[in-house]
Amino acid sequence: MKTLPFTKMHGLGNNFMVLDGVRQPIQLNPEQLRLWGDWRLGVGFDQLLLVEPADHPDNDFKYRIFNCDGSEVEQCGNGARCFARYVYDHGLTEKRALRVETARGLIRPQLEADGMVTVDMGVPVFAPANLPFVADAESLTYPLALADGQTVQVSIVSMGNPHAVQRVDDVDTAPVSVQGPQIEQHPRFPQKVNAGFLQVVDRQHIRLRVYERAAGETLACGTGACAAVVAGIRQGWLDAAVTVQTRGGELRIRWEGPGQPVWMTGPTVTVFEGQLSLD
Ligand SMILES: N[C@@H](CCC[C@H](N)C(=O)O)C(=O)O
Repeated sequence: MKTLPFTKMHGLGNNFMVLDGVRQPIQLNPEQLRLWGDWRLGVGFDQLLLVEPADHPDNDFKYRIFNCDGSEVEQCGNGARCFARYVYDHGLTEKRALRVETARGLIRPQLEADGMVTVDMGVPVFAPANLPFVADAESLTYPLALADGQTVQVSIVSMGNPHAVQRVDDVDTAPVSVQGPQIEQHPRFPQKVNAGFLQVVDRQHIRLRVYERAAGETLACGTGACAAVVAGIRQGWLDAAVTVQTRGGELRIRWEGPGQPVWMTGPTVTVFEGQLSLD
């Protein structure tokens, strides 16, 4: 029987199937990804993470990310921490600080002595064309008219992948399942978007839920946490270092302002190792 080894991991409940494309070349197709991503018929994951050799000799690895609907995406924050833990624990590197290529530039994960992983997630971008988002001019927030007649005020942030973040009074009662899909598929986001719902607790603490593009609401979204903190800092609600409470646990995010990278620190968990049957 032909098999493929994989590792199941999660970061705050945002769960991943990780494949080693360094020791063996791996070709993936969307149909296969959708099957493996289905927890009834396959392994089940929010995203699949593929570790590959770097293109450039100065870098350590290439990091490719696929949503459970089979689409390839640019960035995944919780995945970046799991990626760093995976390559170290599987003996693909002895380095604890890495330079990793993604579809949208370099990220730099670092394994901390206490088991946490910190990642330099790169510099956030706000230009509408970069998300992409249809707008006449760049602004701090934008009114977004939804299909159900409601209008919400969103900040747009690219962390490599696109995010639309709105402030809500209470994430527990926020209309995530109703508005999430409407925002995700809004025509002003031609490549769709991740929809964040942010509750400010105080200047150093927020609560966050994210309806992820192509994956639905997840227990946590790392890039969503970065985007929400950046949006909150730009609007004067938050300090530079913020703890983000997600449904899956806590992330620490730090951003010193425009032109600076966003730093994310959080945990990783290896759940099990498995063998996929390819026959
Ligand atoms: N879970 C992620 C983001 C994964 C990609 C996202 N669904 C997209 O389509 O952009 C994270 O932790 O950042």
